[in-house]
Amino acid sequence: MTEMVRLDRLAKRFGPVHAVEEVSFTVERGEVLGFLGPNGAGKSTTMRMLTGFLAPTSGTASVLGHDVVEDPIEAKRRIGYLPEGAPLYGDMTVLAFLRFIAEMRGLEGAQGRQRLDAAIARTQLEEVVHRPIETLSKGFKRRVGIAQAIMHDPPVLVLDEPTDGLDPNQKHGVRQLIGEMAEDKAIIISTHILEEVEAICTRAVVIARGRVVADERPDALKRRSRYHNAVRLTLNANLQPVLQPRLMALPGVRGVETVGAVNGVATLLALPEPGRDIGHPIADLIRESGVAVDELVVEQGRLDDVFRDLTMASSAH
Ligand SMILES: Nc1ncnc2c1ncn2[C@@H]1O[C@H](COP(=O)(O)OP(=O)(O)OP(=O)(O)O)[C@@H](O)[C@H]1O
Repeated sequence: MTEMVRLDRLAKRFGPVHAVEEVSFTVERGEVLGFLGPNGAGKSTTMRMLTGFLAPTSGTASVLGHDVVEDPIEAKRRIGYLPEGAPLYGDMTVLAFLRFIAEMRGLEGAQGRQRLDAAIARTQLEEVVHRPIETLSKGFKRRVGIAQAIMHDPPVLVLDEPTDGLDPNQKHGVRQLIGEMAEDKAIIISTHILEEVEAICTRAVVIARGRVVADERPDALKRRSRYHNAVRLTLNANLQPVLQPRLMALPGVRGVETVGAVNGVATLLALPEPGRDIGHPIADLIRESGVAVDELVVEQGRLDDVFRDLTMASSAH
């Protein structure tokens, strides 16, 4: 494992506002780190400090060992940044804009052309290179933003809400691109879209009120959910009164919720006591009782539920 990014007790105050209180984490090569938190938690401020756009009040950030304050040019060489909303020069064509970025990065001659072509190919912008940026769809504009971030082939990418405002197909395209680039880079994406974390992140760092409240793999985070190992059953609503009391009487079952009853079909959710496996006992009960159940699913857990618990708990302080 190669450590690519290190944040050590990074903090930022704007006058009386403690935007970031204390954030520490490291990111290794190959990781896609989802940086999560409610609005105003300090995600953008943290990313702006890491990318050298904002000076920290205290603490340090470094990229492949280069401190972003002490050694800003070397740190910036190793980082590509897609700012929130990806501001672009709208009246320039895609090609003119990306050429300008390549020049700014000091990429010239054959190497410059090769990097330009690679960035365009990677983000699949070939068909729109001669169009003014302002005439593009949001999905294409975002890809132009990503193309400028990867122009110098940086080992670290910082993407602030890369799929925000995109339609489902565009979201899918951008996520796929991030996944493809992840292998030899360290990628940090901020998002409040939890399905995104499940889809592409290998790790999730959750912040609330400027502090890290969780740093785990997404599946581990999901296991903290009260719905982890819950059993969802759908059956004819007439059979609910037969099955429900028996479910509630099973050892390990903490409670049974009715999720819905639509068109004569009831959906029940049996919740386990912490650490209990109730899937097998419930399957046995159904077999023995002979009650016809249409579907039985053991839930993995729900990130939205965990996210709410983590971020609400800390805002109560
Ligand atoms: N330049 C600034 N001056 C004063 N306060 C600021 C400034 N930038 C951010 N803040 C405040 O710092 C806090 C953290 O903001 P930040 O934009 O980092 O949050 P965020 O987690 O990125 O939120 P969002 O999800 O809404 O983008 C907020 O309370 C915000 O109002």
